[in-house]
Amino acid sequence: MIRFENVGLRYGMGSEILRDLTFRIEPQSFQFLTGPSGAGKTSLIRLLFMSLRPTRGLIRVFDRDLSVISKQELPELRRKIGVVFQDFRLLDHLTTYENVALPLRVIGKEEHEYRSDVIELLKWVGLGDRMHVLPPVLSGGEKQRAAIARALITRPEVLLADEPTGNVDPPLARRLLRLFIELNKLGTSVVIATHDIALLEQVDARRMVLADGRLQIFD
Ligand SMILES: Nc1ncnc2c1ncn2[C@@H]1O[C@H](COP(=O)(O)OP(=O)(O)OP(=O)(O)O)[C@@H](O)[C@H]1O
Repeated sequence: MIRFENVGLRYGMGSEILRDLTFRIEPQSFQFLTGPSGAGKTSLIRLLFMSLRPTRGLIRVFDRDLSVISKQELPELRRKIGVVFQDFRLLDHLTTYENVALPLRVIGKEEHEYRSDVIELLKWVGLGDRMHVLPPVLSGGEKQRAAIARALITRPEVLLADEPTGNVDPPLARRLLRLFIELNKLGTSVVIATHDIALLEQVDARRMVLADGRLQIFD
């Protein structure tokens, strides 16, 4: 589904922050991406989302070689990927409900087709009573949950989540983890970048550990 071979990444003229990364994200798999702060987790998530290009090596996404994918083709490929960024990236002029519904509107769905799904998912993430407010009045944890709901609403083939439980308390983190596990059971491959040890301990999943630019995988 996604394949990296000898991938390296450097920013500008600096030294490589990711070196010789070789791994696959298999269909329907579940993995944590972990490692110390600054190890390159966010950079790796951006490579997986194709918002950053590697400085060397091969990346294949959905059987396509990233180096020959044009900018015009990217939006269509990215639609198969749900992503939760650390900074949420919600649109401040749209309500929580509208933010979550946006990926469906973009692909041409009508409101009557998705309304109940959006409401159900918002209730699941505990935002049933925050649906009609704008992101600036949401707390950090509420914004995070809205970003998660937006990433999940299209049932993507791959979900990438960067510290998705960083702003919520432990019971809610467990609930969100259950949501990711359910999504995985329905067929989505899940990659969760986290330093939250408590979260890691709750699932017996593959661990991808970044340190000193290198990746070690524990299946
Ligand atoms: N746009 C950028 N330009 C230059 N250097 C960058 C850029 N983004 C990240 N870096 C550097 O690359 C390294 C890896 O950063 P990254 O954010 O990927 O790590 P991380 O593991 O996600 O960290 P954290 O857990 O603290 O979020 C860091 O040394 C960081 O300073």
